[in-house]
Amino acid sequence: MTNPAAKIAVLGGGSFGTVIANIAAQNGCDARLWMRSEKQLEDILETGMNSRYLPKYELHENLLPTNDLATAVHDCDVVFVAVPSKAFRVVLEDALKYMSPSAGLVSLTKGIEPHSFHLMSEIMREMAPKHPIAVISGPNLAKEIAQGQLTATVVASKSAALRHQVHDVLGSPRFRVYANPDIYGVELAGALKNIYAIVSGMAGALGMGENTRAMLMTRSLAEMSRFAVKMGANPLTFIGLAGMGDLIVTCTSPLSRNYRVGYAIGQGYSLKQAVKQLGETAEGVNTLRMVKEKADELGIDMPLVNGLYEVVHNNQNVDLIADHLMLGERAQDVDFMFDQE
Ligand SMILES: NC(=O)c1ccc[n+]([C@@H]2O[C@H](COP(=O)([O-])OP(=O)(O)OC[C@H]3O[C@@H](n4cnc5c(N)ncnc54)[C@H](O)[C@@H]3O)[C@@H](O)[C@H]2O)c1
Ligand SMILES: O=P(O)(O)OC[C@H](O)CO
Repeated sequence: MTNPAAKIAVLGGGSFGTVIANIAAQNGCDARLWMRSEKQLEDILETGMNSRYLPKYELHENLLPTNDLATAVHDCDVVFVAVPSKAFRVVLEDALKYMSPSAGLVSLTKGIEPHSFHLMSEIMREMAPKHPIAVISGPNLAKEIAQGQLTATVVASKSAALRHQVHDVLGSPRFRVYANPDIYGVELAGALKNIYAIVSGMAGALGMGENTRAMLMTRSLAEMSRFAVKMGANPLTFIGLAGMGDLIVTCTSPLSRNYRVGYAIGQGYSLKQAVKQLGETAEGVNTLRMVKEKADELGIDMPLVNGLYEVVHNNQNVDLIADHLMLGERAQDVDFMFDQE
């Protein structure tokens, strides 16, 4: 299955970028990991580990860490991008200067671009219209992948050749790659679930019961699917790994950074304090703002988003989320995943 000749690069030396680059290296690829921080590069070259993000996780000898973008992407068959959504466009713009025109581009990022409401596939399509593109999303906590826990992910692309290439580069007995042609749905699911992980973290901090947490996750899925349908995604994607799978892991695991932000707010910290003490990317904070704006614009009923927004951005008491969910006025209270007209 593995293609030992594949040359790949991963842009972004955080936890997910590191683990994905290392899987490719373990699979025999010529893998490069680009990071902007010189200090981090020195640490990796010295210790063979990316200790800031994944302490004790040994990097394979096939993996070349670098902070030279041209060296990283030169002659690559596939370039994976794993920087936060706010940096995606600028990093891609630089990388394209040095990439082979036929290289596949794959986003690992789960977020929405501020202001434009573009998902990463839309940015890639706009900036690199001739390159085959794909996105990867699913229940993929980097720290668990690093521990060798059995994990599945989803690659979505219109290009069957790129889906197969990604499967060859990343698939292994511990990391299963499933395919889905619904690019927009797969990446929208990955971005939206981060919002609900924040709510779930708050529920955890407040000691809410399992009935409550089951209700929260299920109504989160309904709310995500309702939004997705209005945005043109396939709602069936939301009951697969990239939707329900990722929602479950991010809403239940303290390894999720979005969950941890919610937990800290539930303990009484401000959003600013919660994000600062995390020190890593929690995409849900910005995604919340953008989805709230879009839902208001399109008239989509999203009680959890509305309640969380008031708590996080308008300093309202956390009880307001429960009020929105339990007492909010609805045209009808139906237990459907999305409107069935
Ligand atoms: N960590 C996970 O478990 C995981 C799993 C799946 C997807 N993701 C997604 O992957 C993306 C990256 O997350 P992560 O967990 O690796 O984040 P992280 O916080 O661990 O690391 C982010 C990395 O991006 C770098 N970076 C930030 N701005 C940059 C810029 N302008 N130029 C160059 N580098 C820049 C940082 O220095 C850091 O190395 C996010 O969208 C996240 O949602 C993360
Ligand atoms: O740590 P989080 O909250 O960014 O979640 C990581 C992954 O998206 C889980 O699939």
